[in-house]
Amino acid sequence: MSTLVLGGAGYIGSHMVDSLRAQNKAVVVVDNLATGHRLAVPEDVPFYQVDIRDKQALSAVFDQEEIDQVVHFAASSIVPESMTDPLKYFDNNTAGMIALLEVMLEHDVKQIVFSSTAATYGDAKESPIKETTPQLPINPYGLSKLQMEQIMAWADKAYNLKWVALRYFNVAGAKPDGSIGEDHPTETHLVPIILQTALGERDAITMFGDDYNTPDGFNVRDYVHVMDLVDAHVLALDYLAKGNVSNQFNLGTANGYSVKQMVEAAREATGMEIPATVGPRRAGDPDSLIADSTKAREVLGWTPQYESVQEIIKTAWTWHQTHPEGYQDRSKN
Ligand SMILES: NC(=O)c1ccc[n+]([C@@H]2O[C@H](COP(=O)([O-])OP(=O)(O)OC[C@H]3O[C@@H](n4cnc5c(N)ncnc54)[C@H](O)[C@@H]3O)[C@@H](O)[C@H]2O)c1
Ligand SMILES: O=c1ccn([C@@H]2O[C@H](COP(=O)(O)OP(=O)(O)O[C@H]3O[C@H](CO)[C@H](O)[C@H](O)[C@H]3O)[C@@H](O)[C@H]2O)c(=O)[nH]1
Repeated sequence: MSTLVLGGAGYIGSHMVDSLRAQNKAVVVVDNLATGHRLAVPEDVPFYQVDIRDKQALSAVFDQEEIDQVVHFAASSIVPESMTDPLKYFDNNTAGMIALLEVMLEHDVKQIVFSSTAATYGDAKESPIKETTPQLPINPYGLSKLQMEQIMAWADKAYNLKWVALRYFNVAGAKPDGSIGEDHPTETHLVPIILQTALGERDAITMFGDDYNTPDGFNVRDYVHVMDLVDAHVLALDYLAKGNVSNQFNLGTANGYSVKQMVEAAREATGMEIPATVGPRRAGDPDSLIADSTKAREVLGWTPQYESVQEIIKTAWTWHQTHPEGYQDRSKN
């Protein structure tokens, strides 16, 4: 039996595929290459360029392959874009989940691990954020992910579909050997933008807003290493395979870093100057998002290895230095 990785050509999905293969597990990838890269998936992994909303094409993959579990990374995930084009998010994310679950249930596949997000909590009233903290998203991206969680919960009640929602905080870093990493066609994420600036590909990093309700006025986030993150997915697949109930887990380090602190950490980690300027706030950004991941540690047995942002940034730096132009297959997207 194989694990189907939806969005396996993307940043996090490609690290998941790599991890499953390292454990000699059979993997199948579906990706429409909207933001992913064919070169991020090894040639010997079955790969289908399919949009998950195309039920006929997705169904054909389930007919062709023997799938028992699904890991669902395939989504649109840029917070500012969701503010200006919300319907894209409700279509690709929310409607994509409905199409996917219909196809899974038609094929009697009833276990799914899902990429949820800290963005479902919005401007949370408590910190660190627990799984029980109210989910009150303040941008369409976060709302679409909350809707996806809720759709799975009803599918569990009605059809006995078992799901784990992993609510990631800010994912960063790369496989330490630098062979795979983060390469989005339009980069909006902080760490790659800082490192592209360090490489001289950008003149300066603009820090969005210095008037947030945080100690230094800059936005605070909890940065978790992509390798630790995929470990949690492997544990979640085992958790479901053992017949456990549906569940949700926050994945972060419980350490908050402001944008300014991240720039300073990157200067230390890379030894580069990294010019930075202060610009206006970006729409849809909460002040601070810090995770309490005690539940993932206790229930899944998750033990993240990377506690320091400098270590996280160093692995991303290896990727960016060895792949200054990313996967170099952008013309195929
Ligand atoms: N990067 C983060 O910090 C972060 C934080 C929280 C949650 N997440 C979630 O994790 C997941 C992966 O994020 P990422 O940073 O790797 O993003 P990514 O854009 O690199 O990966 C998403 C992949 O899904 C594919 N895809 C998108 N829509 C699809 C569709 N309709 N059909 C088939 N394939 C489709 C894309 O081509 C891409 O390869 C997303 O669901 C995102 O919302 C990411
Ligand atoms: O050029 C930049 C880019 C980002 N930022 C700031 O850096 C922080 C992190 O921004 P990212 O765009 O890297 O990440 P987001 O926090 O917006 O969102 C990420 O984490 C969220 C959960 O916290 C979501 O799940 C989402 O998918 C994922 O992209 C924010 O305070 C942002 O304002 C800057 O100051 N300058």
